Amino acid sequence: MTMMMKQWYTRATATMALVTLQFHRPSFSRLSQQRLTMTSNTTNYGDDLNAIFNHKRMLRTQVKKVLKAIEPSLRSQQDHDIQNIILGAPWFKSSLRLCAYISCSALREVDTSKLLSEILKGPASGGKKLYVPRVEDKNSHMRMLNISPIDDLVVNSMDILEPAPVDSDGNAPEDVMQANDPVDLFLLPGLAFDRSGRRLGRGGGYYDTFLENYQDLAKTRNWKQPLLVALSYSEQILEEGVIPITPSDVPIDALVSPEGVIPISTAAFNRVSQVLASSSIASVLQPHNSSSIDSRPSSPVDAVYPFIPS
Ligand SMILES: Nc1nc2c(c(=O)[nH]1)N(C=O)[C@@H](CNc1ccc(C(=O)N[C@@H](CCC(=O)O)C(=O)O)cc1)CN2
Ligand SMILES: Nc1ncnc2c1ncn2[C@@H]1O[C@H](COP(=O)(O)OP(=O)(O)OP(=O)(O)O)[C@@H](O)[C@H]1O
Repeated sequence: MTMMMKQWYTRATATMALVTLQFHRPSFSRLSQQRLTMTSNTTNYGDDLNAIFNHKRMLRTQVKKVLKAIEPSLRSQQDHDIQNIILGAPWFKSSLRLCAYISCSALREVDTSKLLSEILKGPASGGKKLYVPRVEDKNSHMRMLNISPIDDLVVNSMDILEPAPVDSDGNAPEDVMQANDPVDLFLLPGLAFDRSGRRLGRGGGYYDTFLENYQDLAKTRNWKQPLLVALSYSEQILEEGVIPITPSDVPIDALVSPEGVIPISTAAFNRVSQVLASSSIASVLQPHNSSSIDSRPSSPVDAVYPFIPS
């Protein structure tokens, strides 16, 4: 992390005692935010980072409790809705190379099984290529490897399915960092998100490290950057400002929850506006500054929110 950078931080130190997680509450009081100028003589960064990591740890614990409390039938319904929204989206249909996670039900992750099956259909899905994570070590190092048949997978130490380093024919699967063509779309897991693109992962730093490397690679090769889309249960979308971030956290472009697609970045707005132009699917678009998830419109048709670029 460079000391020259200016970055918005949620300063956990002063506010931690005030944090009580409230989901779906319009009156949720926002954590105060403070701009920290990264000059080493004014701020103790080690303490600030520690406070941020502690705050993240506390949020993870709270979100996990909320996830565990969701009725299984409600969770299945959300899994179904989220995947159907993605399967119907032109930005998914038109993606040729995708990186997606293999969901773990015990971790209460949004199910990706239908999406993975669709991607793996081969020519029937437009010849899509799928890369999935493989954890290489505990130092935030994972690779994204190409898989075709689903039975090439093994269970890792975190109880998550992942590709073996060598397949049944003795061949090493293609590493996406060595691929000749760019990835169009990442489907990302996470514990919590907000409408400004913040994402709280499980704390390993695997995705942030990987995404930063992949974005660097795309830049070097003059490729279009991949769209980073996270999958989220409604309960995982928190008020803006609640999720603390550090300069290593890679922001997401869009969120998909059962209520619809929430585009966040300009890239996402551009690709989602293609949805509006070319499709009759009533995908729910919500403004990223919307103050509460409860303010969402009640019908999907009313919900198509016109985006006026500023
Ligand atoms: N499906 C899936 N695959 C993935 C990830 C993911 O989040 N989901 N990863 C994304 O990084 C990487 C693996 N990282 C992981 C990091 C933590 C845990 C985990 O089980 N954490 C426990 C807490 C463990 C502890 O605190 O010691 C948990 O969340 O309950 C799982 C995977 C790569 N593959
Ligand atoms: N106090 C600390 N100071 C510096 N680094 C830390 C501290 N606590 C944790 N880390 C490191 O930060 C990384 C986790 O970062 P972060 O909390 O942003 O992960 P995440 O966004 O939840 O994970 P992912 O990117 O996998 O989704 C790990 O590599 C971890 O070792």
